[in-house]
Amino acid sequence: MADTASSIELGFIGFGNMAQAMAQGLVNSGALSGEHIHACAGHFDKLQATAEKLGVHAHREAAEVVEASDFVVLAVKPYLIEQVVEPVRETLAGKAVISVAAGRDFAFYEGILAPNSHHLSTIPNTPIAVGAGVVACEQRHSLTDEQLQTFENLFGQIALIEWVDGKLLSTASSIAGCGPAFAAMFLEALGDAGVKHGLPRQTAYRLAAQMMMGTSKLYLETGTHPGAMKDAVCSPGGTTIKGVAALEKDGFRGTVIDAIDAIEGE
Ligand SMILES: NC(=O)c1ccc[n+]([C@@H]2O[C@H](COP(=O)([O-])OP(=O)(O)OC[C@H]3O[C@@H](n4cnc5c(N)ncnc54)[C@H](O)[C@@H]3O)[C@@H](O)[C@H]2O)c1
Ligand code: PRO
Repeated sequence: MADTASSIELGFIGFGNMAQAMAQGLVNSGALSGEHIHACAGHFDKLQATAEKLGVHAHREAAEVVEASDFVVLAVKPYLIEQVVEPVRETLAGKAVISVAAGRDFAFYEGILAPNSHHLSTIPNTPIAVGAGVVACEQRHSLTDEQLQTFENLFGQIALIEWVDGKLLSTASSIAGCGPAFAAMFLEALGDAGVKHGLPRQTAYRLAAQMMMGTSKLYLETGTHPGAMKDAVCSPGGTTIKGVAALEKDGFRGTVIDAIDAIEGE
């Protein structure tokens, strides 16, 4: 565990799917104990139940979270960001503000936070809950060197941290942030196919999930081109190339690219 990270107080304004995934990843990996995590949300009773499970502090007001924290993650829906920032704008000024909101970049926060605030726009994804996340970060930020190091030490324990130009943060979000939904659909589809051919559903899901994880690990650890990884599985005249041909005929790659275009508004 990193010394700098273990001594910080981390706050979440909004404690829904994304914030809970981040807190779960930190607590379960031992990167940060729940006693150093503070949260508020729209519904206090619901928050209390979730917070209790993770051992994090539940607060009624965003101001209490900001007061208790060195780092404050803004984890409400993008359209609520201005509304939650406005009452705590001045107290946020001395803290490191981490945005996880889609479509909210450095320039946006320069417009709503107090002058000389320290902030960073990111897009995490839900696999961070099990220590296998991505946090895409905008290269332009105003964290101090110490805050940046603490941020990387802390979240680097449960996610791959990738820095991208602000213009590309939304594309990074489409791929890594939205991607778990697409990957889960592929997993579900392979499960359905397995069931169609007689495999028990849970067996089919486990086979497909381990295959997807292993393929990703193979890429990340060897850097082998995805095309070469595909070729290595396709024996001449074998079974895999028949599946590849069917996917190509049905426009698999084009469909995937269309999905990202749809998010990017092309
Ligand atoms: N879900 C994802 O996979 C994902 C991935 C990347 C980024 N994000 C971003 O994370 C943010 C949250 O998304 P989510 O999926 O967790 O949404 P969610 O609906 O699950 O959670 C939103 C949270 O905000 C709380 N909230 C609402 N009004 C509030 C207020 N006035 N003050 C304090 N809290 C309030 C809600 O009670 C809830 O806890 C969004 O900005 C989204 O763009 C989500
Ligand atoms: N989930 C959020 C959304 O669907 C943003 C990235 C992933 O808006």
